[in-house]
Amino acid sequence: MIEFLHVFKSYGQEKNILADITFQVTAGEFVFVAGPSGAGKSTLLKLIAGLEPASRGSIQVNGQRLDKLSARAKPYLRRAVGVILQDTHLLYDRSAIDNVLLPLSVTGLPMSTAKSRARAALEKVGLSQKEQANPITLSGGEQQRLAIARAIVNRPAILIADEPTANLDAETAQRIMSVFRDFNRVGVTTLIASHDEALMAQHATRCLRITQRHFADSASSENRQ
Ligand SMILES: Nc1ncnc2c1ncn2[C@@H]1O[C@H](COP(=O)(O)OP(=O)(O)OP(=O)(O)O)[C@@H](O)[C@H]1O
Repeated sequence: MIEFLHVFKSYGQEKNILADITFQVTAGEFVFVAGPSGAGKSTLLKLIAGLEPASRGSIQVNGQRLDKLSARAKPYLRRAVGVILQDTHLLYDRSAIDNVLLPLSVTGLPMSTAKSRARAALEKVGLSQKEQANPITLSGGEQQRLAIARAIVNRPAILIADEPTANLDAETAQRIMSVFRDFNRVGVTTLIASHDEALMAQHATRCLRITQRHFADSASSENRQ
C-alpha cells in the first residue's frame, strides 16, 4: 500500500532532511509518525501525498511508483490519498458544505450526488448541523473535523494528517482521534504525524519515529521487545 525504499529528501541547501528511510505500511494499518519539531514528519507525509518529490529512493503508494506516475494517473492518486495539512487551508469565504464539495468539483459527479456525498461526510464527522456555517465561526476542533470531512469525501484508501490535534484541548483531541479511528475501522489506512506522546501511547498500534539522523519503526523486528 505504501512502500519507501532507501528514500532521501533534501530541500536545496537543506541536505538529507530524511536519510535512507525504508518502511512498508499495509492496507488498513493505523500508524503514527513521531519525532521532534523539524525532524521531517510533515516532509514524510508530503512525500506520500506526492506533494514533494523524493530526492533519491523509491516510493510506492497504492501500487504506483510515484516517480513514474503518468500525468493521467496523478488525479487518481490525489483521490486515493486524503490529506489534512497543519494549516487546514479551509476557505473562509465559503460555507462548510462548499468546502467539502470542492474536491468533488473535478470528479464530474452530478451536483445532487456530490451534495449527498458532502452531507454524508459532514455527518461522519458530526457536523451536519453546521453545513451552512462559515468555517471562521467554527471552533478549532470543528474546523479540524471539517478538514477531515473534505479529505474523506472522495473516499480515499489512505488518510494522512499532520498534527491534527495540535492546539486542541485534550477532550477535543480525543474526539478528533476517534473520528480517525472510525475511518480506520472501515479499512482506511491512516497515518498521523504527532509529537503528543501521551496521545500516541493511547492510540498507536505502530509508530514510525524520526529523530535526527535516525529512523525507527516500532513494527520492525529489531524494535520489538
Ligand atoms: N519547502 C522547504 N524548503 C526548505 N526547507 C524545508 C521546507 N520544508 C521543510 N523544510 C525543512 O525541513 C526540516 C523538516 O521540516 P518538517 O516540517 O518536515 O518537520 P516536522 O517534523 O514536521 O516539524 P514540526 O513538528 O515542527 O511541524 C526543517 O528543518 C524545515 O525547515
